[in-house]
Amino acid sequence: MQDLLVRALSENLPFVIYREPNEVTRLGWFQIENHLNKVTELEKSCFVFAPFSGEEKVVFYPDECQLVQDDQDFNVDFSENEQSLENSNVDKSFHIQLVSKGIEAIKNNSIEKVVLSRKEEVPINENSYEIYFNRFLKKYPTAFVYWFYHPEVGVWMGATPEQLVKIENNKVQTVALAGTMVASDSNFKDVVWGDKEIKEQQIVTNFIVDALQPFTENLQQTEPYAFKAGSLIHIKTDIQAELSNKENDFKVVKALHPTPALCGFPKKAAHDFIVKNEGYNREYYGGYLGEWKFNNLDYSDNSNLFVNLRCMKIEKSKAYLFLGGGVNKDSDPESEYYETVNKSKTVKSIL
Ligand SMILES: C=C(O[C@@H]1C=C(C(=O)O)C=C[C@H]1O)C(=O)O
Repeated sequence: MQDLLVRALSENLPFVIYREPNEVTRLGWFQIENHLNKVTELEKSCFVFAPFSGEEKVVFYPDECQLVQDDQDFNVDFSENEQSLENSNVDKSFHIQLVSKGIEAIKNNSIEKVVLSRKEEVPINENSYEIYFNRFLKKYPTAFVYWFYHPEVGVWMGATPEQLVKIENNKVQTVALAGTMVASDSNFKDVVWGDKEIKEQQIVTNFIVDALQPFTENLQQTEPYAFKAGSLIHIKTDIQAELSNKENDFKVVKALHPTPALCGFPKKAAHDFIVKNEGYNREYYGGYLGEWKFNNLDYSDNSNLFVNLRCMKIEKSKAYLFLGGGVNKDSDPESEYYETVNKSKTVKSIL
């Protein structure tokens, strides 16, 4: 893996390295040439990197890549990481106004929930990308950790706690993840959630159940439970069902993405609100990524996709963090801002 990485970095060749939750093995796809494949439908086996808009997805095809895996343990130095949590460049008042606007739209009945985000610039060391990636791997063993590069797309890296969908032998598994609290020292499973968090997560669960319904049968779901992601906890419901027809796998992805965990409800109205009001382009934040009809470096019918959050885009010595949270009628704009500050910790603690 290391020699391929060194070569890709020095020759600006596209690659992705990733590690699935609770696994040790890092998998790498190193594209042999530097062309860009973009598709609208997912048909063939690939690694997909889809934007929030869901439209043109970047894909790597296995027959155009060198595929490798690496199981070796490694040490990583955390000593020089000291990013401050509150960055003086952040326009706090813009985010507070944005959330206030969202609450107003909800009170006017045009939307029920909207996920509003901001982009924050943080100075980094241009020579330390690999160190950052290794810190992500060590610090977030239960996350899907990735490092993606394409010369026409840029460098993206993250540690996401959220599955979009896993499809395995006709079984579809997904999660409804929403509601955020900072984990305290006491047992996180005993936390008491507020009405605002319970409602915003229930919207995600209801949406997913409805979205799966036309394509699946025998749907089952767990009770909502507290789930730890780094220093945060979220409410999570596990949902699974059986595909009524194998051909429906991509239809399921289209129906799910973007869920109200990253966009809002109803989908179209929330999406329009985001595009009109956030004031920046999310690009691949809130999109999804992972193996499509491919499993652990082999052709397969199985797919395993994750939502792209707790992530950053890197440009030379700058990292851009993407930080969002769900807003509903009970939201408080200032608390929503501090929720994004808490979410920034996931990435800042490895920089
Ligand atoms: C939007 C983000 O996270 C999502 C929104 C959450 C919330 O609204 O509480 C919680 C988990 C994620 O589904 C993000 O981290 O940027």
